[in-house]
Amino acid sequence: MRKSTGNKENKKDTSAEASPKRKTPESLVKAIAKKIKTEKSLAKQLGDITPAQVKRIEEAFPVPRLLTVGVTDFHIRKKTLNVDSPSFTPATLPVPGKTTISSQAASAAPFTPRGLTSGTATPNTQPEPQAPAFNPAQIREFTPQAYEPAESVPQTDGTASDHHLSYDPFQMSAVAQAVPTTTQYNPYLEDTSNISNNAAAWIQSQTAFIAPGQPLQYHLYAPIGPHREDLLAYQRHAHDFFMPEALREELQKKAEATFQVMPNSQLPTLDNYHTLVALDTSHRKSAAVFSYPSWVYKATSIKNGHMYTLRRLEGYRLTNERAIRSVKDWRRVNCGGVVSVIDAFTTRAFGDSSLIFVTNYHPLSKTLVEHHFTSTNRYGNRVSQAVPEPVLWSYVVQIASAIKAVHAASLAVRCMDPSKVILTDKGRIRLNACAVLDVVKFDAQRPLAELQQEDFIHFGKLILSIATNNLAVMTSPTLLGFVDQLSRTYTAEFRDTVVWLLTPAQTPGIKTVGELLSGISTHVVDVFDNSLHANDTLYSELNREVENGRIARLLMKLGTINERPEYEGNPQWSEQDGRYVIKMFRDFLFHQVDAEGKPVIDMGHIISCLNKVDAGSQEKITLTARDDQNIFVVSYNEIKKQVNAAWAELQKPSMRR
Ligand SMILES: Nc1ncnc2c1ncn2[C@@H]1O[C@H](COP(=O)(O)OP(=O)(O)OP(=O)(O)O)[C@@H](O)[C@H]1O
Repeated sequence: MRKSTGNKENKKDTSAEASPKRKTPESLVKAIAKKIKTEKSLAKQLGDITPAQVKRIEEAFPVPRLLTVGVTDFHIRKKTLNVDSPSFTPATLPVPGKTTISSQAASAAPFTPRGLTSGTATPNTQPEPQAPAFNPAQIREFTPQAYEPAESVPQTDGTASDHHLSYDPFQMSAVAQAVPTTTQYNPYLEDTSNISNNAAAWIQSQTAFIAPGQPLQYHLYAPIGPHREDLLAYQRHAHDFFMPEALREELQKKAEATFQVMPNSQLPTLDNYHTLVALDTSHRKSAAVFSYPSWVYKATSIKNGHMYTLRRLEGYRLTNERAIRSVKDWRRVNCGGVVSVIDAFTTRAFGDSSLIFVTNYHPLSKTLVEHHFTSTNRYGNRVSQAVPEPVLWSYVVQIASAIKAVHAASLAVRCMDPSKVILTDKGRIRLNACAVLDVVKFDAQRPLAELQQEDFIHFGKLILSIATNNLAVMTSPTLLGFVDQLSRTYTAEFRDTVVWLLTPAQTPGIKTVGELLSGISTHVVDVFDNSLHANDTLYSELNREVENGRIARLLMKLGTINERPEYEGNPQWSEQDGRYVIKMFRDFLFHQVDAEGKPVIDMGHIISCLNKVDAGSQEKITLTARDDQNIFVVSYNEIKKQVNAAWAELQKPSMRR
């Protein structure tokens, strides 16, 4: 705001300065030159003005200063002509002492400048051809054209004039040239008074664009879509500045779940984990998957305070030390589709011999059974609603990617039950409880290749059970009937993929994940694209939150300063000196009232003011004391300085100690 005012003032100054010279012969000559330049496009030839022509001009307009300064000065000073200049009407030109144009002027040769070559015109001894008479009355009204930046012209003091710089403002090299090299330009410097006048002028003059290296306008927000169409360009909703409610709620619920504790919990504290919270949603435990009933807890690590998931296999007795060491191999698997395995140990803390697997904790996750099989049929079995095919393809691609990572680490998933695949986000699944069967079934010592081939069959059964809404698929000896059901709801391609997964490899051949992925490549691309969209959405949400940290920091400073009961034994500290302005700013920020004295609750006002203070904007505001006895007109930048000064004062070590 202030900048624009400053510009107006500058413009005003320039025209005011030019005003007394408008009616002088100098102005007249400049007007003629400008006209000739613009109308005949002969700027390039300005330097070729011959002494004879100079003489004729001198005769027509006997102004000694103009001719002694020379053509260079003449060219520089043409900028004083602007849109405010009066039209050129020589007949009525009221020049003091020279109210009419001399008869010499009427008979002078036409003025045909020929390009600017040097600061002074060199005499030309060549005889001039006879030229037609110069008749100023024939010159049409002077209409200034748009200002075109000319080449840099040397000033009389030898320095280049900034006004004529022709550079691309968006190139750093150009900016570097424009800023004086003697003073290092610091865009984050609050006080620019120590920058040389030239540099300060340069900074202030750059209002039309933001070139690299200039101070950032921190109080401005980049309008990132999608946009509301029913708002005007400058209008914003308060919630435009914050993340959507649904996302905020989800994140807060996850945080709440992470910190949830069970008062009066009977669960024990383990050597390295405390504050156990049961995650199981039912008391019924089957040993179908691991051959042991398993319980899942959230726990806090004593070592680092992070939350982990503990899976306890009840009643497990470790007979072979090597069995539990096999878990180490799972730490190498770093894949977004697999819940990371951290550790495994045995404990008697639960009153039995238990095997504990430590994995990463994903708050509020659900198993695929909990997510899809939400209702029970008349036989009491869980059934699901029909799952859309794109969702199933997404599962296929995610699990294929997880299997690829596991197989690449020379391991096999082994456990791919719908109750052991968790949904950690919308459409985002992870293979859970990996490594458990490696320990529990260690003694069987089955070859890795065989286990990896078996993974494809487990994979096929998992997808088939979700697609057919039937968990019996996992244990049924015959799958043909279930596969036939697929044709009713899903495409042939989906059915063929499931059949491929369920069909054992023909001896001696083997199936690979690469083979599967190339077969379903179009769906891999679809899932990848969806993932990119989700990423973009989150990135744009993140962008909104960037500014919030700055606002919170400023609010913390204001809260620390305002209403401070005393400082260094001075109970008036928070109301003295610059703190008084901060106090009034607090009222301006939060305690605005309307004409009837009712509170004006406008979060946009609060956010905008805080951002302007944080950015140190030069915009000025009027602060009124509560008793209406004092009124201050201060800029946001001055408030910022006061806040920082008070904050620094509070931070310095006590003088009394
Ligand atoms: N790593 C994890 N992070 C967060 N929650 C998890 C994690 N692993 C499992 N859970 C949650 O713990 C609960 C119990 O998981 P579990 O694997 O025991 O499933 P289940 O349905 O109880 O299976 P089962 O009947 O075989 O015990 C589920 O709600 C699951 O979402």
